[in-house]
Amino acid sequence: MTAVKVKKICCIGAGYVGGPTCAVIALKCPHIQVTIVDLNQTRVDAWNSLDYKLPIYEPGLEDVVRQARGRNLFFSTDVDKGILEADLIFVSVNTPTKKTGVGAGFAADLNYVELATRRIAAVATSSKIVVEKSTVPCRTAESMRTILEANSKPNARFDILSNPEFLAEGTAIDDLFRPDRVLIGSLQTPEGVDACASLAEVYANWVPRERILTVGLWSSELSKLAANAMLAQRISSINALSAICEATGANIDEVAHAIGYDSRVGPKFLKASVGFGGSCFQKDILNLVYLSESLHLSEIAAYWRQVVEMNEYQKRRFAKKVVDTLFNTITNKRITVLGFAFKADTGDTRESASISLVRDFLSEKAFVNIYDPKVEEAQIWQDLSEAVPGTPLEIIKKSVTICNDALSACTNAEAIVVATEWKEFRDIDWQVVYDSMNKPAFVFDGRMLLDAQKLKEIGFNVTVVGRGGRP
Ligand SMILES: NC(=O)C1=CN([C@@H]2O[C@H](COP(=O)(O)OP(=O)(O)OC[C@H]3O[C@@H](n4cnc5c(N)ncnc54)[C@H](O)[C@@H]3O)[C@@H](O)[C@H]2O)C=CC1
Ligand SMILES: O=C(O)[C@H]1O[C@H](OP(=O)(O)OP(=O)(O)OC[C@H]2O[C@@H](n3ccc(=O)[nH]c3=O)[C@H](O)[C@@H]2O)[C@H](O)[C@@H](O)[C@@H]1O
Repeated sequence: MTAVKVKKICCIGAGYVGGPTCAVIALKCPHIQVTIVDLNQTRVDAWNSLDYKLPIYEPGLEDVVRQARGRNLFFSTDVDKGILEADLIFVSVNTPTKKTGVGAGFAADLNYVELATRRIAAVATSSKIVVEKSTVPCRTAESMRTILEANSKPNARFDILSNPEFLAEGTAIDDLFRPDRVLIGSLQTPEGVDACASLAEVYANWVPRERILTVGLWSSELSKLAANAMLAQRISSINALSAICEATGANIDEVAHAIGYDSRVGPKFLKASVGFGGSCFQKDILNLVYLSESLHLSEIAAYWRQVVEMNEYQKRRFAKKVVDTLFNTITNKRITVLGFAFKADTGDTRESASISLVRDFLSEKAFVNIYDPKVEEAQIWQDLSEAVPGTPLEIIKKSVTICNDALSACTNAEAIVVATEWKEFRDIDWQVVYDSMNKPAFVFDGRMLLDAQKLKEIGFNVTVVGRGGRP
């Protein structure tokens, strides 16, 4: 056996991962035809839009799509054609947390992965390398192989690889251009090793060989869950320390700097915040919790669950701090929330801490103004109606105003909460903001973004996450 040279790639799922990942493959490998397919017509239309109004905001993405689209990069809803033509197929569909049934609230919903796998088996008439790109529980590749083998047509053989994605939103294009590593898991059979070599060859067009790690299938699947769990654990650890800082007068920035100087710890990912968000950290940890429970490792499950519980605590603690500081009531007061995305440089709001904050403020009967530079208004309404179940959107709209700019969002407010670290919030004319607010004017910086000293000099009452009130 020798490794197949990949000529045509199909990616099933044109979302935050499939879109940018395969657009970059197309850019870097002009000799490979890349077709990204999705069942969602609106999404595909947006990827194909003449004015490049792409379905996701990601710095640098438009430029990549402009260069490759129509050359060797195509977006389509014709899933079957994409499968038929490809030698290698990425499965990059969503794997959300299950909402009902066995494992509800913890386990990954693998329905989309299974449907895509069944479609590949039903349509393929020749051999394919099938690559798990979605984040999945350990040993999912085995279920995929069973489904493919049980339903395959004559002449169609399948090799399954695991190739988890480590990009972070907001820096996806940079992460894809210069990944810390590319991980490929395969069975250690001659066919598995060949398939692994075929995919490695694709990445080697721009990723240095020493950064392409090849491991066993199950290690690869577990490494993805483990990487996210350990990253999230760092944030929960620093956020746990931020509470101690606030109570003692220590400064979390200084503490993080001091710890991070130890080369064994390292300085990255130690920024205290109002709580982590995003579509994956919570989902993947809960997935790990479920996996541990199903392996009868209840202590391990409890250990990882605590990372998520600490995050929930941090979000609640921050909202409570706002209420406590505003003389124990925010009823009928106007609170401005700056930032609704789960981090800067993305329009994604999945699991954003802002959603929990606004929900808590509404439960205290406050009025809330929201401004975010990238999040669509419709998305905010959808998130809020899901966050406050049982309350009709019309009622929510009586208490919430979505604003077009930061300045108007802050006018007549009692307090401002910085929930996302958008750089433009730092550059606001804070004197003008102060003049437009009710007094005393409060700022709660949940991202350590602002120049607190300058704000205090203007007259603001400033609270920063992880900074103590005691001298
Ligand atoms: N969002 C992120 O930054 C990262 C996500 N991941 C993982 O990647 C996977 C995908 O995540 P996202 O791209 O964020 O999800 P997404 O929800 O943005 O995109 C998934 C897409 O798959 C499509 N789809 C679902 N079933 C399909 C089918 N049978 N045929 C064709 N299209 C189908 C959906 O219509 C949707 O457009 C998840 O497992 C996630 O955990 C991994 C690393 C980073
Ligand atoms: O599997 C995934 O989906 C991805 O999840 C994260 O990426 P992402 O969620 O896009 O963004 P991060 O930069 O990790 O930020 C996650 C959350 O943690 C918060 N955060 C991050 C770092 C930090 O020091 N402090 C902190 O509060 C961010 O504000 C954000 O709310 C991982 O960083 C990626 O490697 C992974 O591929």
